[in-house]
Amino acid sequence: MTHTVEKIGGTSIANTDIVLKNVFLGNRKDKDIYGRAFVVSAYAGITDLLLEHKKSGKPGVYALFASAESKWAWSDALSDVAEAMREKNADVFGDHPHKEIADAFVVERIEDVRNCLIDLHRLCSYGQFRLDEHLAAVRETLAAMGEAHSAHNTALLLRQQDINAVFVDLTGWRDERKIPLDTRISDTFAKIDLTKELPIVTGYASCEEGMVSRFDRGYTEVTFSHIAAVTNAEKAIIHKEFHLSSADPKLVGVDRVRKIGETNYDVADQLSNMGMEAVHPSAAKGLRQAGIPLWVRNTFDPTDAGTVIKATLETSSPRAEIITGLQSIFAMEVFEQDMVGVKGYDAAILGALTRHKVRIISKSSNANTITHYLECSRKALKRAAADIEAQFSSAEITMRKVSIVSVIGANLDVPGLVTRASGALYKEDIQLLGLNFLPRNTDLQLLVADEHFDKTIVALHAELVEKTEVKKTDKSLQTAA
Ligand SMILES: Nc1ncnc2c1ncn2[C@@H]1O[C@H](COP(=O)(O)OP(=O)(O)O)[C@@H](O)[C@H]1O
Ligand SMILES: N[C@@H](CC(=O)OP(=O)(O)O)C(=O)O
Repeated sequence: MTHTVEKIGGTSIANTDIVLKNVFLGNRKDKDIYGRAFVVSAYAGITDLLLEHKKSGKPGVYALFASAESKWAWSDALSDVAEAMREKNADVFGDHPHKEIADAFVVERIEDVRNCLIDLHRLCSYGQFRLDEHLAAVRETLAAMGEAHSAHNTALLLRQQDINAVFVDLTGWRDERKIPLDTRISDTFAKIDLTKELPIVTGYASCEEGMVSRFDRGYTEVTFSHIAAVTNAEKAIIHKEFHLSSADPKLVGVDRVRKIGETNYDVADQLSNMGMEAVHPSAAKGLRQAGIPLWVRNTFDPTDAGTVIKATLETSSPRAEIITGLQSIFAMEVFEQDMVGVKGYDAAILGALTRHKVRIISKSSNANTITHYLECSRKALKRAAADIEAQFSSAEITMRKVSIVSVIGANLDVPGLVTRASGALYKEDIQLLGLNFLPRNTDLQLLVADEHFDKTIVALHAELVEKTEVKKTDKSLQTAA
């Protein structure tokens, strides 16, 4: 029997009624309910409370535990998480007896973690044990609770509908084995009969290097892609808050953006590089290598098949598909008059950036200047710059905060693209600080000041996407609504 592996994001899974109606049930009856494995994220906002807020950086339990400032603030924050989880349980189960089971599950996991953290705190007060050596494990343990909670609840909820849903806990809770991710997945799935059971799997999966350490936030998609590859799924499906769109619907407007419809992994890679929450980079890579098509569907629009991302795309007429970008990145310019004609500068700069774990988004160079566009903390940037200065004493290094906006498409061979893009910015009084366009024709990158980020996306979308008519024969870029 063929099966699908499907991921439900935090915003979608938090809308319990909709997700039940549109994703789990739909018009399915009896055996059609099965043949699917679901991987779920924590309810929206819960991981932010457990670790730190994804956007604002507001400290959660982890960040409070890691900072020495207020000794027990983390414990109060953990109680707040328990409260938020119980509130969610009340919202999901009302006064159904399952509410008690769900609350008991929360109490057990939270108190287990609290005891473990108290012990660790005590141990480290002796001096021989260093807290910072254990912080990565603390971060993993806390993150895991979010997905355990939502997966456990979802399985309970489906059982109320007479569906044989099973809670599949990949978090490694009370499991002393240290095994690779794929082994954990294959061992677990060997015991599941997909024809009769509907697995609801935790999006957090225990693995050797740590899910959050290795893949960072959004790790659920990595678990999902590994499950799809290991179990040889026919399709992988991500259920999201919006269709995969020509720009962020929240920024440009739901009625102005278009659904992508069909694209390839080349485009998905560019999106991931821009940090767009569309698809986790490691997830896209795993699925592409396994030859599994990835569908991105809108939870709130169940009759629409969504967007398919394939390894290859046969016909693609030239057009801009997506406008996206990254705000507050750093442009690091290394200027050195003696660089002309001399090799080795580039390799040395790269070495320093790698040593200080700085993420490179893009780069450009000329005879005597190499500029890297970087995503990192100011601290890491300063260390990398000092490292480069130590190697090239006469180099001038300048750093400034900028935004990068990228026009992405499988085939960007659009006549006058650069003129139209820069013209659109000129009309809006947006100064263009830099431009990068490679012969590969998949993305055009524009550098602007941070305060012009939103305005740039809106202007480029209006000029390059909204003004382009979509041919009836083109499956992609239809209006999302
Ligand atoms: N091109 C785009 N298409 C769709 N959503 C986008 C796009 N760019 C940014 N987003 C944003 O990505 C966010 C994450 O959405 P989603 O993945 O559904 O959340 P989650 O997986 O956490 O439930 C949305 O709130 C949306 O504003
Ligand atoms: N809940 C985790 C993992 C995740 O993948 O979430 P989402 O699918 O909602 O982006 C996070 O917030 O990072």
